[in-house]
Amino acid sequence: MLKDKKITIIGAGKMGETLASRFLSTGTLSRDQLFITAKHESRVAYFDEKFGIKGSTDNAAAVKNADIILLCVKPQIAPKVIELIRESINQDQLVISIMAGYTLEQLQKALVLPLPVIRAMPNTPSEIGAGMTVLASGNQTNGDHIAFAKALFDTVGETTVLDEKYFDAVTGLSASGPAFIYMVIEALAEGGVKCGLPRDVSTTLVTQACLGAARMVAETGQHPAILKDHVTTPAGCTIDGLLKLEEGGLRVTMIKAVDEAARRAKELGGE
Ligand SMILES: NC(=O)C1=CN([C@@H]2O[C@H](COP(=O)(O)OP(=O)(O)OC[C@H]3O[C@@H](n4cnc5c(N)ncnc54)[C@H](O)[C@@H]3O)[C@@H](O)[C@H]2O)C=CC1
Ligand SMILES: O=C(O)[C@@H]1CCC=N1
Repeated sequence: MLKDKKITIIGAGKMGETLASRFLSTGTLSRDQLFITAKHESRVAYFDEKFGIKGSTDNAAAVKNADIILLCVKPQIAPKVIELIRESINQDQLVISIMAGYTLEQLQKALVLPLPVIRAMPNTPSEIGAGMTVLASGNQTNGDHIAFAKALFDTVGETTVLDEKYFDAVTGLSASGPAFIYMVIEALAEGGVKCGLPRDVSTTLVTQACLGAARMVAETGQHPAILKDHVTTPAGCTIDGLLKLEEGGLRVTMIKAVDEAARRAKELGGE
């Protein structure tokens, strides 16, 4: 489906690199189908050296021959960057934005011409094909546009389509979420170290516990509370650990973390 499609990544930072490297490593796209832009020449040179992907600091020129334009700059500079490229884009092209908080309406207004636009919210585990991407499409898109976006993001993990009204929540949970989990993994590993485990062993054990627990939720379909109960032997040790988590307000803290990240995501679009 993506054969012969040319894709320009505008703003090849952390996420742009994550996506580009996975598109290449899965054979979804060849390096000749990709083009990137960056603020600095050094970043353009880095992409050429590491991936053989050509690029430029000239955003307007970079979008001209693209079939799909993937906007990966920060939402705070979206108006400036879109102003630079909008006159070089036409209705045969598809614009996909991964910017947090920047709505389809804002994107459509900034582009001025009624162009097909899609919002995508991926996350960093995309690097290893374990990502989650949520898609929402604007009113100028057709089935082909959505199929292109899905084909592209299917290569970096799971993909689902949702109403755009959920996007700030999706951002706070699915896009920011890996950072929250890394902190949990780091903290639990410290717990193992506190109990005398070598750090590498501790990190391996907690990583496998997280992978196993996540797979149990995904594959058994059971509620996490039921699965937690199965671990918790009456008068055993787990309940003592759970008591400490409750005392520390783990659940309240986690809920507030997602809520706060979602609030900030919404704010980002207006800066
Ligand atoms: N990092 C993440 O986990 C996720 C990030 N996003 C979104 O992806 C976007 C990028 O985020 P990151 O990659 O984390 O940030 P980043 O700061 O690593 O990447 C942004 C890139 O844009 C470049 N840039 C700045 N001005 C430019 C210009 N005028 N022309 C071309 N390039 C320019 C910067 O040099 C930088 O390399 C943001 O909109 C963010 O909301 C979405 C989902 C997950
Ligand atoms: O922290 C951020 O703003 C970006 C968007 C979601 C994940 N990372």
